[in-house]
Amino acid sequence: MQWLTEGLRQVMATADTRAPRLWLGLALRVLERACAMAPFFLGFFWLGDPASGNQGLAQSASPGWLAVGLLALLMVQLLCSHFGQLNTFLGGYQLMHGYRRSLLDHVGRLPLGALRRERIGQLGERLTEDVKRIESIFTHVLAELLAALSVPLMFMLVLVWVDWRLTLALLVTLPLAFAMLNLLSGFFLAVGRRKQQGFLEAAGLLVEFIGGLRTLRLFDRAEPWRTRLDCQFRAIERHSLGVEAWAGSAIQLYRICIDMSLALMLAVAAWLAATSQLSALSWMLFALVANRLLDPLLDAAAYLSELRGLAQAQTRLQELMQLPEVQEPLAPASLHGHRVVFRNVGLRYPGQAQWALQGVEFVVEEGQMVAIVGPSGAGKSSLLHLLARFHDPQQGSIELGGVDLRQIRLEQLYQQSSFVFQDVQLFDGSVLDNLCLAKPEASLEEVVEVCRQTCCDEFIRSLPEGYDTRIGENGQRLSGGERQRLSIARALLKDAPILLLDEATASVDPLAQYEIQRGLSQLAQGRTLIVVAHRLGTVCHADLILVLEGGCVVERGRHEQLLAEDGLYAELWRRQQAG
Ligand SMILES: Nc1ncnc2c1ncn2[C@@H]1O[C@H](COP(=O)(O)OP(=O)(O)OP(=O)(O)O)[C@@H](O)[C@H]1O
Repeated sequence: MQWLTEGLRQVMATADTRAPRLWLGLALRVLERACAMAPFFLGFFWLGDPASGNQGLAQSASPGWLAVGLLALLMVQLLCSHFGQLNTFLGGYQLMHGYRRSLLDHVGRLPLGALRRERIGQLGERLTEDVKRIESIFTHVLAELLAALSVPLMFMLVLVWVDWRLTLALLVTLPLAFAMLNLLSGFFLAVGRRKQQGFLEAAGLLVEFIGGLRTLRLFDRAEPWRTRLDCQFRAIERHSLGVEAWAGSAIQLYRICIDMSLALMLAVAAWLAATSQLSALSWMLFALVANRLLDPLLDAAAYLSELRGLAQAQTRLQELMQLPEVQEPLAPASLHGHRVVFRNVGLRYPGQAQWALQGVEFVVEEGQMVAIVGPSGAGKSSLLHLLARFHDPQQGSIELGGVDLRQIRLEQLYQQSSFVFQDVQLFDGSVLDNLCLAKPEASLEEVVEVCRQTCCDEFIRSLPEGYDTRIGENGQRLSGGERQRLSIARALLKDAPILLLDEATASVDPLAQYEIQRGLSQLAQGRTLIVVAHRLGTVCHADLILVLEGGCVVERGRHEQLLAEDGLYAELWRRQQAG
């Protein structure tokens, strides 16, 4: 049972709420069950049984008191049931609200690079289905389990006092029943884990399948993917049957043990009665309550399987909680300008033998434009991702305004810088909503002005509802070039002193590219600009061009200087001019 207490403890430690109503609710539910059982014992003590030393309350109190006692028990039971359920639900949902909030806070503080490694479908499944599984434990199962275990134990003590021999007969097979249940639930747990893994795999595959359906269809690969999914669904079916089989057989064996204990109690009672050692009243009490005490234990056995599910879900969420968060200082740093300095920076992605970047050193003075060029896979995007703290470098350091990036709060860093990445992210809202994400307080005139300068205004006005047109999930109702122009406009609207652009104009036609470039040059005046570019023509006026190859800076200088050196840059330039 340590896995259970540990799982519950972890959920409560993770949640940022304490939910005392849950504990009150659980206590009331236990009391409710005890009240349901108590009338049998009240009747027994009322009537009295001289054989077991019980004189009987009926001797000294009027029958009216029995009626009052029974009525009081009924009332307490009803009240406990109502307030117990109310508080368990309220407390349970409150606790889970806190748990969800903590999980989301944690995911929000994960390095963006770590999030990109997660399969979106699996992450979504964990954050929704696993959390729902844990929630049902707190709101429904825990109270039942506590009552099912504690109430029989409480009354068993009374039964021991009434007749220890019958109680022993009733309990003797229980250890065997629990041992078997424990053994079988080990197998059950393993199949359950495989089933859940199957669900996670299927969720990951499904999201990728739906997201990539266009590509898969165009390459005529949709069918093999459907076959993969079908295999996954078949595996889930197989594991689900396994879960049912193990859970079913565990419960059946448990039930047989319990039935054996009833038969044993009957045999012991027969022997005691034959030797005149058992009073009719004691026997009646045992006959009435034996099943009522053992059945909840059977229910508890069934809940145990659900609780195993909690343990598995909690383990998966705990793994997520253990991913290291971005380390941030508590107080904002005081930056001295916006000079960017890379000092001997080295980056190696987790699980990779090769360094993606090595020994990278350069300085970008405030207000300068620096271009990063080089062949595909040279490390250009990685360098920009370091500035956005997707990852931290394993070697060297990066400074902004004289402060190490790790000593700057993310909030502060993102206030100082604006990013346009290769993979544009837009949201299912209006064009205006998407633009104002960068600056919620921006006026419409301000937005329109930036859009004009980044060649967006014309196409936005041609949309059915202009700036109020909804653009669909990730802007799917727009063309690639339009999406990219919107993301540039959004970055510029933010009006941050540092602009980081990764292939910003890659999917824009040459004419629009020229126009955007012109707009960018105007808007970028006075800002520090770091641009990753494939088309060298867009950056030949940069103050500094860094040429990357194999993760290292192999050349640096201005356009003319690099052409004169006749190295990799000159070769790339010649190729592009010829093509
Ligand atoms: N998340 C990641 N995990 C592991 N390796 C990565 C990851 N991202 C990039 N890499 C590797 O790091 C190297 C540099 O990649 P990067 O994307 O920075 O190159 P790039 O110069 O921007 O390429 P391109 O011009 O094609 O976009 C490549 O070998 C790439 O395979």
